[in-house]
Amino acid sequence: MSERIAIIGGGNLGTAIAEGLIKSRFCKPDAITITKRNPATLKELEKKGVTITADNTTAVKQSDLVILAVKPFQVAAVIEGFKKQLTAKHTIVSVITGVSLSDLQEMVKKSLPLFRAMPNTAIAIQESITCISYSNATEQQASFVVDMFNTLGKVALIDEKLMDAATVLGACGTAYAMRYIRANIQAGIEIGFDAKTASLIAAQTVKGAAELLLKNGSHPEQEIDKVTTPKGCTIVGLNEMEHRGFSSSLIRGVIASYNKIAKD
Ligand SMILES: NC(=O)C1=CN([C@@H]2O[C@H](COP(=O)(O)OP(=O)(O)OC[C@H]3O[C@@H](n4cnc5c(N)ncnc54)[C@H](OP(=O)(O)O)[C@@H]3O)[C@@H](O)[C@H]2O)C=CC1
Ligand SMILES: O=C(O)[C@@H]1CCC=N1
Repeated sequence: MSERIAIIGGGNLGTAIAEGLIKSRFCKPDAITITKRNPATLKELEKKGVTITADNTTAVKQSDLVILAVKPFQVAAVIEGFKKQLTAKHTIVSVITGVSLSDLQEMVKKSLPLFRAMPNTAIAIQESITCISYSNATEQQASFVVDMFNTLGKVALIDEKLMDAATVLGACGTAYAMRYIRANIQAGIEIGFDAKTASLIAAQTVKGAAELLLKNGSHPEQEIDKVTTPKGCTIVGLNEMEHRGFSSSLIRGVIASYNKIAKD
């Protein structure tokens, strides 16, 4: 493809997107420009052939697809800074939490295809789930953006009103899964493994469990039934976790996170 991509905001997610784009060969590294005020931290991407700069205006001018990956409170000023460079060739993709398509439309003030995409950091290794909604885009423009995120993992097209929920489940979810894995590693060390082996076992076990659901299309409880030998050790462990509020604490955490987005 010949489109040039500008990633405005080369932080945790912006760099993960750049890494994923390079790995997937969706585009050549020299078709990507990534910006931040202090671009010195982007040297690794520069070594791979990506253009790094603090100049949003030139990055936008020289691109067709603009991915906004700054923090929510920064977006209005950032768009204001490059707004004059936006022309009919541009498509805007925002991965910013809590900023709606209509907010973006007000900031951009031009009739351009606008996308909200909610990926997670596994986009760096093409294993994201990216929830997408959009406005003002043709079928061709939409399929270009969807194809791009499909090369970076899986895509769910969703109603925009579910975007905050998608943020919590899909994007924050990476951190929640990591904490679950970390707790397993801590427990694994207590019952005898060195940290490295405990980490391998915990991570591969979670990966295998997720793959069972994705490949079999089954419900978690069906897979649990296959593991819980009657009178065995799994059910004893699971029930103790539930007595201690395992599912309840996860549900409450997800809802607290969701309420935080609504409050901001
Ligand atoms: N991290 C995640 O897993 C996810 C994050 N998001 C959303 O993505 C966005 C980015 O999050 P995250 O990457 O974690 O945040 P970071 O703080 O890591 O990244 C934001 C980046 O924006 C840069 N920046 C700030 N001002 C400007 C500017 N004027 N021009 C260009 N770049 C600028 C900052 O660098 P500098 O200070 O050098 O300018 C920083 O590197 C947020 O809106 C977040 O809600 C969504 C899904 C997942
Ligand atoms: O913590 C945050 O606000 C961002 C949104 C999703 C993941 N990180």
